[in-house]
Amino acid sequence: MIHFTKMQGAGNDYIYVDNRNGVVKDPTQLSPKISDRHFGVGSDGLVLISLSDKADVRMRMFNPDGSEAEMCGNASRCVARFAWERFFKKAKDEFDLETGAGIKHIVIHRDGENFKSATVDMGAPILEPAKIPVAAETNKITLDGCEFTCVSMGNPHAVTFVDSVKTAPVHTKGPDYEIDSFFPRKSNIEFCELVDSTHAKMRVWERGTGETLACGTGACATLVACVLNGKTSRAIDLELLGGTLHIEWREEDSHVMMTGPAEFVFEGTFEE
Ligand SMILES: N[C@@H](CCC[C@H](N)C(=O)O)C(=O)O
Repeated sequence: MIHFTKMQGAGNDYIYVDNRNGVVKDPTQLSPKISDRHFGVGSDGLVLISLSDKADVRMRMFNPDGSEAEMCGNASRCVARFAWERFFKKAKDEFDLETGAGIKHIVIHRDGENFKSATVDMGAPILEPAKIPVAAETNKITLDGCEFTCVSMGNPHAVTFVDSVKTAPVHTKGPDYEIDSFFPRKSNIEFCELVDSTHAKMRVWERGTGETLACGTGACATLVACVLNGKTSRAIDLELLGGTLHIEWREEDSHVMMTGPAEFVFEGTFEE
């Protein structure tokens, strides 16, 4: 029996397991089963939390197709809240999180004893085509006549601008774009609608998952694409289907800072 905690950040919901005792042996097999919304608990994937010899806490994130993602922005805030309350007992408000995309520094914002939000230093975006990776000369590509700006936030993203997120071809084109031959490790696909210089909307088709209500790394990649294309300022509120994230791309060190919510939903046990 696996004890789990369901959490969500801007509606991007994952099943979190405290795996300090190694209870989950085969996450690639467990994630599809537990994430199934009809035959399992139901989620956008599985996140394992454990101790780290390099940082204060470690997370590994698995998509519902069983693939492991290098990084997950919304999960990093949820893991931060989980560790802040359950491991550190609110004794420290800043700590380091080991992820598949390196160590991320996190700051918890509180109102007395209550959690308000978390800011994650997501590091600098990767724009070199070979490192994103995208099989092209530059990080700008064209698919079906639409221009995409490719950005890695540890995991690969391709962002395009649309007139309206309501009519964006998330389900009709997302699955094909995700596995396009431009993307040797597949890609997350973001559709961004501009509102003004500090406000945009985005819908995402996630690699290994499908459409989700929010994607933290996708939100960061979207802001980077907005700035690179001269569409917004370096700090925006990005409205996603499940909530709003505040994203800033700092000029001084090129790091992207993501601030947003992290909420507990329920606890349970799952028989493998
Ligand atoms: N929702 C996430 C990203 C999860 C991983 C993604 N599907 C991938 O395979 O890269 C986020 O909040 O960043």
